[in-house]
Amino acid sequence: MTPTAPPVLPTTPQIIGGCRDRFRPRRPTPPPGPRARPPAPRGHLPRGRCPVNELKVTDLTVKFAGITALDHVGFTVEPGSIHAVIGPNGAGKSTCFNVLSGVYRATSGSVRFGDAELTRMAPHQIAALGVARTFQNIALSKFQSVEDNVMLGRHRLTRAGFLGAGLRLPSARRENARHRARVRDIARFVGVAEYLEAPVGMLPYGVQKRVELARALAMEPDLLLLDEPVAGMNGGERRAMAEVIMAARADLGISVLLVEHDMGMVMRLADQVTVLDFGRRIAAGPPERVQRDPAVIRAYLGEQAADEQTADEQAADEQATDEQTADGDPGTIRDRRDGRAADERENA
Ligand SMILES: Nc1ncnc2c1ncn2[C@@H]1O[C@H](COP(=O)(O)OP(=O)(O)OP(=O)(O)O)[C@@H](O)[C@H]1O
Repeated sequence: MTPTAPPVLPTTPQIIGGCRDRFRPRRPTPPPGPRARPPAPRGHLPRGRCPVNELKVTDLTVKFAGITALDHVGFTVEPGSIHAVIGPNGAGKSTCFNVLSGVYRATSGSVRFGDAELTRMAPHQIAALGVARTFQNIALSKFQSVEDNVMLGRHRLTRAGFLGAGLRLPSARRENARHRARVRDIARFVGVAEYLEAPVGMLPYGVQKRVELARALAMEPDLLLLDEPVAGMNGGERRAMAEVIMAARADLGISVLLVEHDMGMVMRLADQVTVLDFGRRIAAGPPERVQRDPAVIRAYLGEQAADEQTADEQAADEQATDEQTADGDPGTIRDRRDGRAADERENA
C-alpha cells in the first residue's frame, strides 16, 4: 500500500487562542518555486491555551555501571519551537529522552518544564504536565482499532470514573462522545481518518507511526518528544510525517523536541539543534551553523575527514550546503558509525 498524505483541508486555519501570532514559525516562508515547502495540513483542533513553558535541561548527567551516557548536558527548548538532538550512535540521545519522560533517573542535573522539576517525577506525572512522547519502535496495540488506540491518549483527560463508564451513565456517555469527536479531529489532522476502524497491525508502517503521533496529540500536549519519528519510513512517508510535525508546531503552537538520524529531516524542520557525542554536548545552534561545525563533522565523519576539509574546500562546501539545505538535503553531516544518514539522503 502506498502511504496516504495528510489532507489539506480547504478551511482557514483555526488558530487557537491567539497561538498563531505568538508561535509563528521562526523561519521565513520560502518563496514559491521548485524548492518551496509543501503547505502544512490544516486541522481543526481548538485549544484553550498556548504553551508558555520552556524546557530547560541543565548539567544533566546519567551514569550506568561504568558508562557515562550523559555528561553535564544542557539545552533549552523555547515554547513553540522545534529543537533536534542529534549525534552518532551511542551519543546519549535516547538516554536523554528517557530522562525527560521519566523512564530513566538522572544521576545529577536538572530538567525543568516551566516551574516543574521533571527529574523527580514519574512518567504519568510528566505526562500530566503536558509532555507527550512517541517511541523509536511503535508502541501501539496492534489488534485494536486506530480510534481505540488514539482514545488511549485521552485517558488522563477523562473525568468519568471506571464505575460511571461501566454503568454507562449518561454523563459518562456524553464525555465518551466528546472524546471520540476529538479523536476524529486529531485523526484528520494527522491524515489517518480513513483508517479509524482498522486494526493498527493491518496498516502500513508509515501510517502506524502517524497513529502513534495522533495518540500523543490526543493528550493535548504542550511539548512533544519524538524519538526518531521517520525511522524506517520511505520518502513519501517521511514527507507526510514532516508536514504533520510542522503543522503541530505552526498551527497548534506545540513545542517539539526530536531525536532523529535523518539529517535532511533535521535540517529542514529544526529551529535549533543540539549535537551530542559520547554523552557530551559538542555543538549547539541553528542547523545551518551546526552542520558546518568542525566538531560535528569530526564526530560524524571521523578525524581524518575533518582534517581533510581544507579552508578552500570548506568555502566550496558552504555554498553547496546552502543550496542543499533548501532542499532538505543532509549536507555535510553523515553518520560515521552506521552510514544510515547517508543512505537516507535520496529519500529526504
Ligand atoms: N539501560 C542502560 N544500561 C546500560 N547502558 C546503557 C543503557 N542505556 C543506554 N546505555 C548506554 O549509554 C550510552 C548511550 O546510549 P543511548 O542509547 O542513549 O545512545 P543513542 O544516541 O540514543 O544511540 P542510538 O542512536 O544508537 O539510539 C551507550 O553507551 C549505551 O550503551
